[in-house]
Amino acid sequence: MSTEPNTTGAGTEAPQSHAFQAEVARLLHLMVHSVYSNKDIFLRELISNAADACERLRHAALTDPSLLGEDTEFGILLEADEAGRRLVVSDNGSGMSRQELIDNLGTIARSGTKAFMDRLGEGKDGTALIGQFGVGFYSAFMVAEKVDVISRAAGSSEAWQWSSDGLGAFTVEPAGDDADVPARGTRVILHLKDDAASYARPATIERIVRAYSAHVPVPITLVVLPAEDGEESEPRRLADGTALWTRSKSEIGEEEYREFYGHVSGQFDEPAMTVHYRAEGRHEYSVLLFVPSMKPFDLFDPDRKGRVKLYVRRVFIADDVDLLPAWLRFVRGVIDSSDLPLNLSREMLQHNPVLDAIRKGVTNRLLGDLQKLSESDAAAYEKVWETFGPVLKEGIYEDFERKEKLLGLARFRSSSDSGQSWRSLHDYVADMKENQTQIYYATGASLEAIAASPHLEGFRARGVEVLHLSDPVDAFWVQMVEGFEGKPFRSITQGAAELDAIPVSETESDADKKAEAGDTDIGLVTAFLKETLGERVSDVRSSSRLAESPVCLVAPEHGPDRQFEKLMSRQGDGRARLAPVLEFNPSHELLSRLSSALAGSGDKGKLADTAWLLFDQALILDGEVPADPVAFARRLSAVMGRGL
Ligand SMILES: Nc1ncnc2c1ncn2[C@@H]1O[C@H](COP(=O)(O)OP(=O)(O)OP(=O)(O)O)[C@@H](O)[C@H]1O
Repeated sequence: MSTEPNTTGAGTEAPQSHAFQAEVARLLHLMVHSVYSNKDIFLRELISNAADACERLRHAALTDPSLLGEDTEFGILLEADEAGRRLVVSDNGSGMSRQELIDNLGTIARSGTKAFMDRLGEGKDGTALIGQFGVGFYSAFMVAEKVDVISRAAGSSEAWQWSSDGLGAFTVEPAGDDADVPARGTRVILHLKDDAASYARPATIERIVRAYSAHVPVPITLVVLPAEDGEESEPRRLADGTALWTRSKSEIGEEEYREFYGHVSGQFDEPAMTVHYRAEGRHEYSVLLFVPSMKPFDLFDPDRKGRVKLYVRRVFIADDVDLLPAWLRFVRGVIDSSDLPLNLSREMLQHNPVLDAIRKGVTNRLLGDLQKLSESDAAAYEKVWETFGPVLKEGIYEDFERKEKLLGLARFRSSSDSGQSWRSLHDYVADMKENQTQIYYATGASLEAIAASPHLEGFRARGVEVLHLSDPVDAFWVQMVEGFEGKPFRSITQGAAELDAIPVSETESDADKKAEAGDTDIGLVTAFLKETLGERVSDVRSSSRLAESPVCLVAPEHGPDRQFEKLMSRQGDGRARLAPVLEFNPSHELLSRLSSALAGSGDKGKLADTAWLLFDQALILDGEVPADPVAFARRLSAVMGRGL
C-alpha cells in the first residue's frame, strides 16, 4: 500500500504513509524483539551504508564532477547526543531521492536476505541464524524506537525525510531547510530506546568503530554534542579512511584483517583464509581477499554472482563485476587495479583484457594458496572444503584448464574409515588394491543412503575403497572427467563390476555361510528371473558386487549411471529411463533355495512372487517405489503369512 503525494512543492506536503513490504515487516519484528546477541553491529551496518554511498558518488563524479560541487572531501560524521538520547550517522555521499527512500528502505532487494528470511520462515533457530547475517539498515531498530533518515540526492534541490518506528509503516515527507537537513547525502538519526541509551556515549561509539569499522575507506569523525550546560568538544578522527589493502602485509594484524573482512563481506564469521598481495609486472593490482568460514546465504542462488569489489587506484568502481569464476563466488574482498581507466563503462567492464588477466592471476593464486593450506594445516583446509567443496567442484566441469588442480584439491568421504575422514584422490590411488584399475564411486542423496547401499558389499568384502558422492553437483562432474593419475572413475551402480580379479578378504563365518547356501544353478535362476520380470529389466546376471544382500539393480554398461538418470528425470529431462540390470548374489541362501525349487517341482505362482519381491526390494533399496505397490503388498503379505 503506498499513496502518491498530491503536491510536489518541497516543504508543503503532509507526510505520506507507506506500508513495509511483508518480508521487511517480518525482519523488523525480529529486530525490535532483538534476537541479535550482539546489538553493536547496527553501527557497523550504518557506517558501511554511509561509506558505500560516498564511494558510489565518488565513482559517479568521475563522469559528472558537478555532482560534487565544492564539497569534494568525503566523510562520515557520528554525533553523540547523550542528553537527547540520540545517535546520528551522516555522510556526504550519494544521498537518496524520495523514490529511493521508499524503495531502498521499505523493501528487501538482496536475494541473500530473501533466502535468509525463508530460512527463518522454515522455523530454523532465528537467534543462531540472524547473528551470522548482515541485515543492513533495518538493524537500527534493535536500538532505536524511532529512526529518521533525512536525505538529499547529490545534485538535487530537494531533501526528503523518511521516518518510522519500525512497526509496519513508514512516512515520507519533504524535509524543509532546517539545520538537520544535509546539503548532500544522508543523516540517519536514531532516537535510542531506554535500554540502548549507552549508544549515545562517546566511549561506546569509539569502541564499536574500532572493533568493526576502523578500515572503511572513508574517514570517520566523532562529534560529541554538548550536555545542556557543557561545551562542545573538538571533533575526533576515529578512522582515517586509508585503504587497508594498500598497506604492507607486515604492518597489518589479524584483528585488522578480521574487522575489514566484516566490513567488505557483511558477514559475522571469521575469515578461514586471507590472501593479501600486490601483483607487479605486466599488470599491477592489489588483492585482499577472504575465504569465509561460514556459507553465505546466497551461495546456491541461481545467478551465481560473486561480490568481490573492484577498485581502480582506491576508487570504488563496482561490486557486481565477475572478477572471479562463479565457482569461487564465496570469496569476499577487494581487488584494486592500477592499470584500468577510472571512467570504465559497463560495456568495458564486461569485455576487458586487463580484467581477464587479473581474473586469471587471482584465480591461480587462490588455488595455489588453498593447496598450500591443505599441506600446512590439513584440518583448516578440510573445514574450507566441507563448507565450499560443493561450489569448488563446479569448477571441475566448468574450468577445463584447472580441472586437474581442482581434482587434486577435492576431498571425499569414502568407505574407508567408515566415512569419518576426508580422503584426497591422491590418497585413494595410493591405497588401491592389487589388480584394482579404477576409482570406484557411489552417488546418492545422502552419505547415509550411500553407506547403506547393497552395491557396496562386494567392494567392502574385498577392502576396495569407494568414494561416497552425495552433493548434487557430483553426478555431473564425475561424468566429465576421464580420471585421476591415469585411473578412470567408475560408478559402482553401472555395468558389470570387475571385482573378480581382486581377492575377497573372507572371514571364516562368511565361508560357512557360503557352504550353507549350497550351489545355485546360475543359468536356471537367470533364465527364470528374465522370463518373469520381462521388460522391467534389461538383463539379469549373477554378480560379485554383492556379499550379504540377495539382489541389486545396476545401470546397463553403456547407459547413464542410475543416480544421474534419476537426477535428470527429476529435473524433467523428459527422457524415458532405461530398464536396469538385476544382479543376484548366487551365494545367498535365498537364491540357492530358489534354484533348488526351480529344479524341483516348486509352485510356479509362488516362485514368480519371489522374483517380483526380489526386484521390488532392490528398487526400494535404490530409494524408489515399486511400480505396483498393491501387488507388492499382496505378495509380501502372502509370504509373511506362509512364514508364520
Ligand atoms: N547512507 C546511505 N546513503 C545512500 N543510500 C543508502 C544509505 N543507507 C542505505 N542506503 C540505500 O538503502 C539500501 C538498503 O540498505 P541496507 O543496509 O538495508 O542493505 P544493503 O546496504 O544493500 O545491504 P548490506 O547492508 O548487507 O550491504 C542500500 O542498498 C542503499 O541503496
